[in-house]
Amino acid sequence: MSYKLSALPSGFRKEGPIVLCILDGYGLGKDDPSANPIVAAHPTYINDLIEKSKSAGLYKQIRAHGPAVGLPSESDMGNSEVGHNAMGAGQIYSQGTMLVDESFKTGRMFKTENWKTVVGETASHSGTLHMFGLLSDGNIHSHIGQVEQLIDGAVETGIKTLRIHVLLDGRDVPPESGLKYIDMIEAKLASLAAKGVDAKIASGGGRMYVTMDRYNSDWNIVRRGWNSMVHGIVEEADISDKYKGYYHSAREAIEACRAAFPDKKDQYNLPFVIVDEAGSPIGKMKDGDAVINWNFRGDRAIQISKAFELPDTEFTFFDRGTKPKVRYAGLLEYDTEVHIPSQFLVPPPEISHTLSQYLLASGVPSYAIAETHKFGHVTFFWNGNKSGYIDEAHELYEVVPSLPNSETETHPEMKAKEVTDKLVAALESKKYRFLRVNYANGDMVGHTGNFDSCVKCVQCLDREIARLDAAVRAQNGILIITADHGNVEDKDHKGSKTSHTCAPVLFSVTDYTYKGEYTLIPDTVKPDGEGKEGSGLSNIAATVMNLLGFEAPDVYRKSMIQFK
Ligand SMILES: O=C(O)[C@@H](CO)OP(=O)(O)O
Ligand SMILES: [Mn+2]
Ligand SMILES: [Mn+2]
Repeated sequence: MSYKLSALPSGFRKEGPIVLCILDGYGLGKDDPSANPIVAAHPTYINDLIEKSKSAGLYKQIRAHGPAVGLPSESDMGNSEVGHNAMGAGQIYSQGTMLVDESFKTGRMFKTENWKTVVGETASHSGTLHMFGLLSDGNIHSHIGQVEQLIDGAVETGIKTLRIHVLLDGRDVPPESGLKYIDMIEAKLASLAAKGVDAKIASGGGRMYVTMDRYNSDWNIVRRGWNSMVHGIVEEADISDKYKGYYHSAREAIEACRAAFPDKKDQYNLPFVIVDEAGSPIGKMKDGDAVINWNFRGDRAIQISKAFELPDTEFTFFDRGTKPKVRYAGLLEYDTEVHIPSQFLVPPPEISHTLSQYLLASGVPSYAIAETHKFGHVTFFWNGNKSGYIDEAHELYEVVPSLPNSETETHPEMKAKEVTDKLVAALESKKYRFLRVNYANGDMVGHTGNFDSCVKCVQCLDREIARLDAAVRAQNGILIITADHGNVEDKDHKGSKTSHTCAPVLFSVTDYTYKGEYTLIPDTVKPDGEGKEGSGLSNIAATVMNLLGFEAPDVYRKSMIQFK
């Protein structure tokens, strides 16, 4: 099919450049400086832009969580994957977690060929099934309820030995809630003894230190997970007088880590390996075993999947030691372009008709930038979980290398300045009509839970937006400021709030050639006419198309623009 868009019949067209600025994790919260770091930071430049766009009728609050982004319920907070999918595709797709739930409900999961090969064949020769992933009910990367259903299915299929490798969360759920989920899964595993199944936790660690790296930010993270899960080894660097690394239970290991390093909350829990009375690891992987990654979200599941799947000639990231011959499957397909992993249990949402496909087919040169932590958000997630360019001749994706995760709290400015530098240079090059940027700070610093760092990060964003706005003004362009979900706007002084929120986000248009030709449809009107209150992230794509002078296609959620 052709993705070429038609011009608006009225001939309305802004020559651009249009800059869509996504402030990651910057939600609209309470007007309370003790609970909302944004209010405490008092970002005068951003607030001033908002006030001006409000008085021009070019501002509204939009939805960024729950059904508005393809999640099951109003209590599901937004996240980067679903947010960028919705913004980049102009439509709402049932997201991974819903597709997984559906597959359990219909029983399809256990009838798939991949289930039969990975679990069925392993059961038939009495091999061990290993499962690993994020252990929480955050429902951003995984859900413990789904893990329990996978366990039931495996037992039903005849698995007699099960080993679980757990990643503590503390980022989508409270910072030290890990033991709650450990107790839940231990109870589940213990209940299987009655069925003659030997099921145990075999290793684990915190998600930001073990296994779940993304966008090639730090392969050491993946190596630690590989060594503990596959070889039953905790690396020397993580062992000390205070922390032995090898324990008889997950609870014992986590309590030891907390006692030794009170600052290392669940996200950063050191790796551990569970050993038997004789001190031998109870869950090393061996030839003939099967491995399931129970995470449904792709970004933090791709690198470990490569470690399991790529041959030595292609895997250059760390020494894997002797790689056991295992059958590996992801809960979902994580990269739908490159097809990682090769086996998966639930087909992912088939996201098509993306804004990038339309704009590039319609002659709009495009640019995207972020620092490493968010680079895939404005490229991979934006383009419907597909890596690579849509049209390399007319696009440029730039990345600014991030500092290590562990420095986010002490460097809340992160790489925002460097991101602006490059973006401004791209604007000044006059090569691009549509530019998008993700500033990581609100989200990444928000996840540390540190109130003061959050205030500093907002102050930094304010400075960067001022610089960006000046550059947009100099080009007679349009600056749109929005966010993918909430996070930084809801913190406390105890550091107990580290997760995203269900907050709405801003949508603010600053148009430097504005002559009153249009306004945004006020919030009381329901652009989708489907009983959903107001607009959401999925309405942004059609809005951008209109501003660039194009009619939005019928498959898209409605534009938020109304012409006068
Ligand atoms: O860090 C992440 O993986 C998630 C939270 O689990 O955050 P975001 O969706 O903003 O990327
Ligand atoms: Mn985000
Ligand atoms: Mn986040």
